[in-house]
Amino acid sequence: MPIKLSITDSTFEEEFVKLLGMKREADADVDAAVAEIIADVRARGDEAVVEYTNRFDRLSIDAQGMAVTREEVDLAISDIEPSLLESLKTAATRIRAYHEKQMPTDERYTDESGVELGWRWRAVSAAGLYVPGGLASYPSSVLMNAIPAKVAGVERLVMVVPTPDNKMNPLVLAAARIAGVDEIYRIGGAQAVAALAYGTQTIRPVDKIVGPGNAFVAAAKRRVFGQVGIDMIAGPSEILVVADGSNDPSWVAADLLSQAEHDPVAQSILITDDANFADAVQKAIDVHLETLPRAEIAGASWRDFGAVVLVENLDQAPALVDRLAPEHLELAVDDPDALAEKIHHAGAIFLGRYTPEAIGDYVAGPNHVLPTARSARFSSGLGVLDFIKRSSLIKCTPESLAKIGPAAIALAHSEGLQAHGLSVAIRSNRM
Ligand SMILES: NC(=O)c1ccc[n+]([C@@H]2O[C@H](COP(=O)([O-])OP(=O)(O)OC[C@H]3O[C@@H](n4cnc5c(N)ncnc54)[C@H](O)[C@@H]3O)[C@@H](O)[C@H]2O)c1
Ligand SMILES: N[C@H](CO)Cc1c[nH]c[nH+]1
Ligand SMILES: [Zn+2]
Repeated sequence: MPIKLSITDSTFEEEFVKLLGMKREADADVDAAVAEIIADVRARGDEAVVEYTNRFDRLSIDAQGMAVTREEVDLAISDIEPSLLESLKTAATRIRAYHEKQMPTDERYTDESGVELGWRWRAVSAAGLYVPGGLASYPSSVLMNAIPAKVAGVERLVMVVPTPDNKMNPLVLAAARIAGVDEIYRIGGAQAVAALAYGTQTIRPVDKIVGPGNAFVAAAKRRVFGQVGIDMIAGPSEILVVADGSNDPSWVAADLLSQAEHDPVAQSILITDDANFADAVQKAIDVHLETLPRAEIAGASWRDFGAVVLVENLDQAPALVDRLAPEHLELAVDDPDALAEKIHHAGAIFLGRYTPEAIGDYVAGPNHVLPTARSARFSSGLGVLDFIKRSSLIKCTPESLAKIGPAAIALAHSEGLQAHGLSVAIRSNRM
């Protein structure tokens, strides 16, 4: 059974802190294994990537077999039911439209001293897109990774996706084609992240690696950061539902299970002010689990990492939500906007009883690659900004340099950096 907490219990704070500290991610063993894999890929390149891929995903490929060919993609697409392809295209269109609105503009202005200042945005040259493929493979995650990169203007999109037991979801390849991915490799885990970061004989390195994955992927991304950029740590999925007693318990139960079914270490939490409603949700979860094909995973996740938090009234919810900083937050209340105003930390907020988190996973438009494990306190969901960077622009004239230069010279001297001072003074003196 999931943890049950009541804000009126004397042990609440202690129990809540335990909930915050629940470890669902990379432990020391995972990190040590990942460090070894990365070092091996750096040393041996393709040979190591192929070895790990064959071992973990039960394949028997060689270096050439890592790449998914154009013909394979054509063949996969030709087999897909047209209406499914249409759904994928609908999702792609909506995701693209949303991300196009995120594109920031360049700025240029002249300040009161006559100095021209500004900034401009440029895309990274090559992006590595990690698409999970272990427990399930997600065509939607291909779109969520690739479309913002394309909108940002990234020239080379390299996708990696593991294919355990050589099973590749054709829709994953269709999504890659629709989104404009340039290269696809059937590799995953830490070895794929290392290959993207350091390059191998077959795979050219990229500048930034994005996308969700399991504990091995998350640990590898942390380790290669610096060699390449990374987006965030998007680990096992999470959902936090804040619901009053006027909801249909069976809807809320389905929402909690929607993320629990991703992974036995996913986390679903309900905050409510109605104890009877909480019991009804638990009953509805049991009923849903009888029919869901992934009941084993969802049931384990709810049992081991689920939680129900009972508050006296929903005004107490925002402070708890902020401490949990969930990946997904559903506000199933009468005035979700008012409640959302009081909350600062959540990857994505789903407002109202008719906005299930699952709509955001597929077709709403915003990105479903979101910060987990409380990292929504300091990071955001994947978007166009992850694929571009800003260069500052500074342009002085003789007059404006003479105006602001003396302060620079004084500061340079105070830091003992005479050449700095000289490079400003030498120009000012010529005026
Ligand atoms: N936060 C998000 O935005 C988001 C989005 C989609 C999915 N997810 C999460 O991504 C995760 C996907 O995980 P997954 O496992 O299905 O796929 P995955 O592709 O992340 O991991 C599979 C790979 O893990 C590696 N691996 C497995 N066991 C290993 C071992 N013992 N030693 C070394 N490497 C090993 C293998 O290389 C394998 O190919 C889930 O937790 C899901 O909830 C998160
Ligand atoms: N909910 C996941 C992000 O945590 C993304 C996803 C993909 N497919 C379905 N859901
Ligand atoms: Zn999901």
